[in-house]
Amino acid sequence: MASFLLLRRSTVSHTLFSNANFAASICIYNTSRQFSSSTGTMKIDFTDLTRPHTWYPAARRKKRNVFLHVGPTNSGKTYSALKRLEQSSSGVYCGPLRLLAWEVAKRLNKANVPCDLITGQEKEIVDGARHKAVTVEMADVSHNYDCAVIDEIQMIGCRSRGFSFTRALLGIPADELHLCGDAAAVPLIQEILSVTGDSIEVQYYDRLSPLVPSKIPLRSFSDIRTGDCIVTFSRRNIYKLKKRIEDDGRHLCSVVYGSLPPETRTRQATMFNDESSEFDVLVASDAIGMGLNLNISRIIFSEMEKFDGLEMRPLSVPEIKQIAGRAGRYGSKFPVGEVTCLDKKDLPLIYSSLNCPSPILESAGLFPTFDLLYMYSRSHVNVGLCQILEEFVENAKLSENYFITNCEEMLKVAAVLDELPISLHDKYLFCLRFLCCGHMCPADMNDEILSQGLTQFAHQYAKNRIVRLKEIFTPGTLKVPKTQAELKELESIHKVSFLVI
Ligand SMILES: Nc1ncnc2c1ncn2[C@@H]1O[C@H](COP(=O)(O)OP(=O)(O)OP(=O)(O)O)[C@@H](O)[C@H]1O
Ligand SMILES: [Mg+2]
Repeated sequence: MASFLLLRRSTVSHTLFSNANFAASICIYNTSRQFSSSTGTMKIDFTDLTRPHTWYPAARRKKRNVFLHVGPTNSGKTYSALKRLEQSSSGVYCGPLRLLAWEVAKRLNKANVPCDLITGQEKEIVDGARHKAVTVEMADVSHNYDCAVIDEIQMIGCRSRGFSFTRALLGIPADELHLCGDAAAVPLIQEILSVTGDSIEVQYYDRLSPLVPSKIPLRSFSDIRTGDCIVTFSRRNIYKLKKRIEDDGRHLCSVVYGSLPPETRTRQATMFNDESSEFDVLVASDAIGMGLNLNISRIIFSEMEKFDGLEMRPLSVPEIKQIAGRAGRYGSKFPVGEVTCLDKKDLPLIYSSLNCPSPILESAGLFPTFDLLYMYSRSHVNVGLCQILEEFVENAKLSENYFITNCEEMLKVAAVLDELPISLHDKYLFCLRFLCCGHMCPADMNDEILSQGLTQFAHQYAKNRIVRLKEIFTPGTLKVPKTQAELKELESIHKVSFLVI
């Protein structure tokens, strides 16, 4: 990355980070009779979030044809949706993982359909492209498309990222909208779309190749073979397992986990997928856990618990199914997938998870747009974003189809930004930008480097409205990490750089 990358106000538009719906949402509210009258003046309750479909007038002007592709992993759901995307004259693919968006952009470009890649961390613009592959937070809800795909739609129920899926679902103005994912999402999606005027068709899929849970755990590391993927959830364990396997001298391991820089993640996954490379074993976190088509023959769970930002918790049934579903992908060199673990006691959980349906989704994530927060803030003079957010969320009224996103981390960021002379809009953008700079590994204000980076960045921005990378890094101070702590530090510094792009 060049050292003179700048952030300008105009660089952020029409995505989750934009206020493109500002005028529109006010207009909708004015016509929806959601006011109460007091002393002759109309009073609007901006904390009333019971009709979020009205926030997206461009999509509401269309009668969208929605196709729900549902079924188990490796059943061709995304494949079918992408076929339609490829045939369309313009379109967007929205996925939950940066690696998935990258896989789709690569596939479309290879099929001579020029396709941009836009994630929270990078932008690769292709000349003449009318298609985009994006991470869902970057979906543009102001742009008309022939066709849109939202992959892994069951993520709509995710506590932290669900709201971005809801926004894409309600907001993308596409003639044809394809939703791919687990059947557990069907009733909720039907309910949510029952008020939009869209048509919905559900298509059910079956697995294309078998996935077999093993009856025994991995006996020893000498049983590791080409095509194995060991799954663990901390950086420490990833490198420990890599070293353990490589010390035997028979295999080299690629590593993929969320806080690795995106280019590195891509390179590691490509090396593993490339049959001519010596890197024939993968050690990965759930950064590989959804939708990806890697050359994996066997998934080996090294643990069945993960830290979710707040606490250690057992993996959920959908998570186990998703991760296990990376083995034996149809069309890969392994026609049958296997799943096992290191610890014998974990076998029953794997077995039962693969054999039971995921729990039906009850509600979808929702978060107020900037427009609503802004209107709400007008009756709270001299109050910062932190307090506005806190009060707004506390007073928010929701229909039973929705829950409000957990914004603990956002409040911490907002509290830092409230000390600075920047506009409410800029604060809101900073908060979202900060939270999105680590997909699947949420940015964390407890990370000292990240929180200091944010503070420094926001200070520079408040002073000059423009930030040069060299103003928040001292050039020449970065070195190759020799310890786990140094590696973590470097990853955090890399994340700070995403605030700049
Ligand atoms: N009809 C088909 N012809 C050729 N290849 C196919 C076909 N359907 C699916 N595939 C291939 O099978 C693999 C799995 O398909 P796909 O990624 O669509 O599964 P999925 O149901 O979306 O799985 P997941 O739930 O894990 O995302 C991919 O490599 C895809 O290209
Ligand atoms: Mg898929």
